[in-house]
Amino acid sequence: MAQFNSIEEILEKYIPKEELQKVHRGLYGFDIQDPSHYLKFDPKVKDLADKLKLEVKSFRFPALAEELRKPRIVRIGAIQNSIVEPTDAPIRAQRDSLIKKISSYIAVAADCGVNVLCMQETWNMPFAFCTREKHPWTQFAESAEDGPTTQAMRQLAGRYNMVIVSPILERDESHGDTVWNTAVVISNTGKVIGKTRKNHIPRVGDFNESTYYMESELGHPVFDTQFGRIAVNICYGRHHPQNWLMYGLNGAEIVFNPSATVDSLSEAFWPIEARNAAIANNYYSVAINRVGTENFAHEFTSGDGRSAHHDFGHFYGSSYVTAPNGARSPGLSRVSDGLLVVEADLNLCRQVKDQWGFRMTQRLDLYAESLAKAVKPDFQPQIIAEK
Ligand SMILES: NC(=O)NCCC(=O)O
Repeated sequence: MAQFNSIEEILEKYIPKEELQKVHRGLYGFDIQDPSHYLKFDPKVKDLADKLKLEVKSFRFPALAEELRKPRIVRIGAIQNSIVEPTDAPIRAQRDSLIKKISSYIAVAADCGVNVLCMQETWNMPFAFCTREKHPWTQFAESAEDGPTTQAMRQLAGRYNMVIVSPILERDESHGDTVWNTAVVISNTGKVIGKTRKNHIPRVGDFNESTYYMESELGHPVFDTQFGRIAVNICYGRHHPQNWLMYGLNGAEIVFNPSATVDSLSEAFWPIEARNAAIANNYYSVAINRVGTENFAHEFTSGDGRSAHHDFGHFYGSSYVTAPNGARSPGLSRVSDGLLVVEADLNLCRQVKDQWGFRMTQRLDLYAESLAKAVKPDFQPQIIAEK
C-alpha cells in the first residue's frame, strides 16, 4: 500500500476551515491551528533541517500561572528515524551511520532549545528481532555505561546541556554477557544517571524479541533530572496500564515511550494508549515510533498463515506528546525522519491532579487487595450469575 504522510494532512485537505477547527478541538483538545501553540525558532533551524531532510515540528502546552511556584518550563524533544545503511552492510557501518545521523538531528534539537530528548527504541540498529537470528544482530548489543553509542551521546549531552534518553540493545558483561532492551538516561552534565529496561516483551506477529532478551528486573525507576522527573516505558509496555501507573506512582512528570511498531499491527492503538496514560497518571507522555521499512536477507514467518517474508511492514512514525490534561500535539510524519519539540510547564501535572483528583480517588488499597487475590493459584473470578 502506498504510504500517506499523516492523518492531519488528510483532514486539512478535505475539511473546510471552520469545521476543521471543531474537528481539531475534538481530536487534540485544542485548536491546533492557533499560532500561539507553536514555537518560533531561529531561521538557521529550518535551513539545517531542510539540508538534513528532517521534519521539525513544535507545539506548546499552556498551564496556569501560580502565585507560589515559578513556572517549570522545559522543552521536550522526540526524534524518529529510519535506518541509514541496508541491513546487510557491516554492523559497524550500520551503527556508526545512525550515530552520525542522529548526532546531526541532536544538533538541530539543541538549536531548538531542547532540554530533554529521547530517541526511538534501539535507535542505533535495524529492528532485526523479527528474524530470530542471533548472528549478526546481537553484535549491536553494547555496554549501557560505556559502549560506543553511550560515549557519543554523553559527549552531546554535555555539549548541549541536554538530558538524553538513549534506547539501545544492551550487553551486560557483569551478568554473564546477557542482552537487554535498555534505555540509558544521560544527564545534561554528560554523566550516565542510570538505566531502565523493557518490562514487557512482545510475543505478537513478527515481534520475536523474546528470542533475544528477558523482561526487566529493574522495576519502574524515575530519574530526577534538572529538567524534571523522567521515566521510560519501552514500546510494548504501553499496552500495560499498570506499567504506566507505576512510573506515575514513583513520581514521573514526563514518561517517554520509545517504540518500534508497524501499521498492520498497532496503528489504531497508537494515538490512544500513551495519551490515555498521560490522562490517567497526570504526566506528559511522549510516544516515539521508528520510520520506514527494513528488509532482511533471510525470510521469516509470523506463525499466522502468511507466507514467509523479508520485512516487518511499515514503521509508521507518528510520534506525539500528550499533556497531563489530555491535550495532545499533532504527530510527526508517518514516513519521514522527524524532530518534535514541545514546550511544557511541568506545573501542569499538579494542576491537573488538583482539578481531577484522580490520585485521591484511585483506591490503590482496593486494587492491591484484589490483585493479591488474582495472582493466587486458587483465585476464582468474581462472577455472579442469575440463580
Ligand atoms: N517493539 C515492540 O515492543 N513492539 C511490539 C508491537 C507493539 O507493541 O506495537
